[in-house]
Amino acid sequence: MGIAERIAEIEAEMARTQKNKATEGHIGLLKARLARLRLQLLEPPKSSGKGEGFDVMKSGDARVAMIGFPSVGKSTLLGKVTPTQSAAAAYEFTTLTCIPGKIKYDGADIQLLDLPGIIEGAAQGRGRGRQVIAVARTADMVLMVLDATKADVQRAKLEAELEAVGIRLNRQPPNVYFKPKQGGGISFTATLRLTHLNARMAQLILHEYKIFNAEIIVREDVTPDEFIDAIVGQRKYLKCLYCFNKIDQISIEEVDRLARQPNSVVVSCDQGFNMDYLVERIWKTLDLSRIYTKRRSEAPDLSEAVIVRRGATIEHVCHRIHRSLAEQFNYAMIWGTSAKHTPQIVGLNHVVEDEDVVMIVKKAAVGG
Ligand SMILES: Nc1nc2c(ncn2[C@@H]2O[C@H](COP(=O)(O)OP(=O)(O)OP(=O)(O)O)[C@@H](O)[C@H]2O)c(=O)[nH]1
Ligand SMILES: [K+]
Ligand SMILES: [Mg+2]
Repeated sequence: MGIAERIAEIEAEMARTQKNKATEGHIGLLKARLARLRLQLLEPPKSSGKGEGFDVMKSGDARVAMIGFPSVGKSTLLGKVTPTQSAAAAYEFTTLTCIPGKIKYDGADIQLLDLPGIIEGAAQGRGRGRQVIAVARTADMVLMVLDATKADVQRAKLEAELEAVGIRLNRQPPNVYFKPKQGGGISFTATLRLTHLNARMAQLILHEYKIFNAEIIVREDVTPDEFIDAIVGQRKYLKCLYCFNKIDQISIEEVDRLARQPNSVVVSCDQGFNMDYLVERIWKTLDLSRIYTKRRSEAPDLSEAVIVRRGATIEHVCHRIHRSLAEQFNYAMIWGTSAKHTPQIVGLNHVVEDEDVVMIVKKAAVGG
């Protein structure tokens, strides 16, 4: 019998079995078997093993990847915050591929990816671990979904898995200038007093990586690990929001403790509790700005926004609207928090802020 048939058989038996105290143990066993078989389904074919991502097109203004252990409620979550339904069930490895959904947030489109659960050893290729992690690398942000009843353990394990493949959560790239050279040995300078690293340690680390000629300027009090990140490169720095689900299962004190941790939000997807706040926190974590445009003597169009990164200028906004708009630009009028008084007349260098309304005035066309 093939795996698919054995899965179908167990599912049928689970459906037949009445749920009560007496059958609890038996159902538990069936679930465990089902999970083991589904994990086998997930196992990449022996031949490939390259760990390429799932083939899902990027779309919208930002991409958020849900990472979590099996059965923490990722698919349930997708179904609550997007119109897309992804199968959710009480056994592990229900989801076997990448399922994209779209969150609409005041004119912004955020792509939310539901993914198979990952387990310890994912980084070494257990289950679809590598593929899932490859998708996470393409995202603007990780939504780490955790079962609130096992929150700390799950979080530590997942962080270790992501760390092992060079993903750094909620951290900035170390401020270290590193330039390999053809000769001349190692030139090591620090612009401040270092408390975790010295020139000798740096040299040992560099030799470990077979680097014998390089110019290095350290501009921050880095740890040896951060120094390694800087010289190895290839690190992916991602924002992460920790989402503690199933808070209907824990005490109010524990909910309170989890909610107070940095970059964290507590929810119950089953009960639909805190879902709007979750979406708001995803938006805040992405750190983007919605810029609404308006025409002269018309109300701004709030259903469509131009989405730009924090620190973007009117010039960036112009480029997002039309390739040649910046060339035809005369001035802009701006309403919102970035304006000193409203409306304020500004140029291309003006830095916009979330929810600003902009009216762009073009130069008068010459000879027409
Ligand atoms: N008590 C409780 N159960 C929940 C909650 N959210 C989801 N569940 C249940 O948890 C089980 C797993 O949910 P899924 O959405 O399938 O979880 P998943 O993370 O997508 O699982 P995989 O795809 O197998 O990795 C289902 O039985 C859900 O009904 C919640 O807030 N509270
Ligand atoms: K599940
Ligand atoms: Mg799922």
